[in-house]
Amino acid sequence: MYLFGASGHGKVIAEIAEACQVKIDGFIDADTSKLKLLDYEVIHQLPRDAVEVIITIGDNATRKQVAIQNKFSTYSKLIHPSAVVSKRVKIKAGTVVMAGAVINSDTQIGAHCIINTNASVDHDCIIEDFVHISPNVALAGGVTIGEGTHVGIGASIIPGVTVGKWCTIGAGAVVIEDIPDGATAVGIPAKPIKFANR
Ligand SMILES: CC(=O)SCCNC(=O)CCNC(=O)[C@H](O)C(C)(C)COP(=O)(O)OP(=O)(O)OC[C@H]1O[C@@H](n2cnc3c(N)ncnc32)[C@H](O)[C@@H]1OP(=O)(O)O
Repeated sequence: MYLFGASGHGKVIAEIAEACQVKIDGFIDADTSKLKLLDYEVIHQLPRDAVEVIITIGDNATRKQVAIQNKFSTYSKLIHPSAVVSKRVKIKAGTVVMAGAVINSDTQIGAHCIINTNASVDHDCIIEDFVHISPNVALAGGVTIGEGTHVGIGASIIPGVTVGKWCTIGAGAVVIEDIPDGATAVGIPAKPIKFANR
């Protein structure tokens, strides 16, 4: 497996692959000053034999751009052995579930998502493509997170709330009502402070 993105996030994903005993062929990164990360070589072009790739880029929009540009690769998914994932959860290709995460029954996770360390995603949630659920986030039952949204570290979202597409939820926020597309929302209770159009 190749890891696309020689970053700190890439290091964490490499160690998940190691924990899963998945062979790492190396990192791919456009930055030619990067030659090695952890014990692995960094190459600067997608090799012809790159049959299995995970995009190890933390920024959701950049991850999507890379996924679109390299659509002929086969994307893998990785789930840390310490994560607890219900057998009734569906997870699409390219997604990584990190150490200690818990994902409960009938939740759906899209493609190229990050379910970060110790995140808790409860039953019947819908997590669309290119979402990042940061460390120690708690999503209650029936929460929907729209494409490309980043839920910041330690945020909590109460049952049934829908967060729109390409939102940012601030670190430590408590979300108690729906958040519209493109909003950055912070605080307790979380309120939008700005909007971006993508
Ligand atoms: C393993 C890993 O590292 S995973 C990565 C996890 N990363 C995160 O969780 C990052 C989350 N990011 C944040 O919380 C950021 O502060 C953001 C995205 C919400 C806002 O960032 P910016 O757009 O740069 O906004 P900025 O810093 O200018 O703050 C704007 C206002 O919101 C306030 N604010 C920013 N973040 C928060 C927050 N989390 N909670 C409450 N208020 C906040 C600021 O104090 C500021 O208030 P003011 O206008 O009264 O001075």
